[in-house]
Amino acid sequence: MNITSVFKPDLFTGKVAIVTGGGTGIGAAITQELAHLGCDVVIASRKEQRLKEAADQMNANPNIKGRITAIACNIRQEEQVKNLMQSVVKEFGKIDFLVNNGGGQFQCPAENISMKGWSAVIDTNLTGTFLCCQHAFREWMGANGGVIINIVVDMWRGFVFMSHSGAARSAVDNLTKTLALEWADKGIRINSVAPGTIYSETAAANYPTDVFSASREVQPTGRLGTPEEVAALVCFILSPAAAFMTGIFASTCSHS
Ligand SMILES: CCCCCCC/C=C/C(=O)SCCNC(=O)CCNC(=O)[C@H](O)C(C)(C)COP(=O)(O)OP(=O)(O)OC[C@H]1O[C@@H](n2cnc3c(N)ncnc32)[C@H](O)[C@@H]1OP(=O)(O)O
Ligand SMILES: NC(=O)C1=CN([C@@H]2O[C@H](COP(=O)(O)OP(=O)(O)OC[C@H]3O[C@@H](n4cnc5c(N)ncnc54)[C@H](OP(=O)(O)O)[C@@H]3O)[C@@H](O)[C@H]2O)C=CC1
Repeated sequence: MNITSVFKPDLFTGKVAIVTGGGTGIGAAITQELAHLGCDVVIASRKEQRLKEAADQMNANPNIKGRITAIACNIRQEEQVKNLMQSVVKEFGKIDFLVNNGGGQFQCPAENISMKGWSAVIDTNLTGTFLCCQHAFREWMGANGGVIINIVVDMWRGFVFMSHSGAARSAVDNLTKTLALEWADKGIRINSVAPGTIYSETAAANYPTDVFSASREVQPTGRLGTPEEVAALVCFILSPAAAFMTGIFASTCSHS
């Protein structure tokens, strides 16, 4: 993966971040950029072996200054989320940043979505994000402050064949705004970020091949985005350059 940092090299030295879904796609790019800027990063998701291999691979990159650690966690399971936050505080002493990137959905016309499928998507993207925010607050940020970014999708004009995810992500954006107000006096900033359509091998594996090429046509840029471009926006919002920014929705691209 190429690293095209626009920030000064030691911006996040001494900081500790948790990136859910940090072993693949956009999450891996965020993790690498943070570690490149000196941050220690804990990546967390369900598939432990793939997660550990990703951490090993990223730690072998000589451009990385922070340490990357893998902790298995299904964000749908409250006990696992609690364990993640407690383990990070025990091992690293704090949680400066939380990037709720883990998530996804499947394509299906609304009338055909099964109850189990609906619940899986809502539990992952909405409840999982809520649990991570809540337990990061309880274990560290409520007393010490921090910065949270919730990765959503560009769902403002609907999310065709992904109604479950559109509804969940829209709810996450509103949750973000509420938590920004509730937690501002605790020194916590929280914003949501929607990637434009971003190609990665793992993302593409979940969709028919024409979904990404069709999406290219409606991008104002005329091309798909890269995981690194999302990582740059995330790092900006985590950085002191965005110290006055909270409760905001930001996107790397908008469909035309
Ligand atoms: C112009 C717009 C263009 C948009 C372009 C694309 C934009 C891309 C956006 C992205 O988000 S890319 C990221 C892609 N990555 C992922 O989506 C990965 C994560 N996704 C998942 O893990 C699953 O989709 C999940 C459902 C969110 C996770 O649930 P779980 O691990 O519990 O899954 P399963 O056990 O596999 O399924 C549970 C349940 O869900 C139903 N279901 C799952 N897949 C489908 C499907 N393809 N079609 C219909 N229904 C599905 C089903 O009821 C499953 O239960 P069972 O039937 O298996 O018992
Ligand atoms: N690519 C794109 O065009 C866009 C992506 N997004 C969003 O960006 C985020 C990253 O997607 P992207 O990198 O593209 O795709 P990936 O499929 O590579 O990433 C999804 C990640 O989420 C993790 N994950 C899924 N479910 C859970 C769970 N229950 N608990 C913990 N981790 C979980 C997966 O790991 P594991 O399987 O090990 O749990 C995986 O690492 C997702 O939320 C996605 O919906 C939004 C808009 C557009």
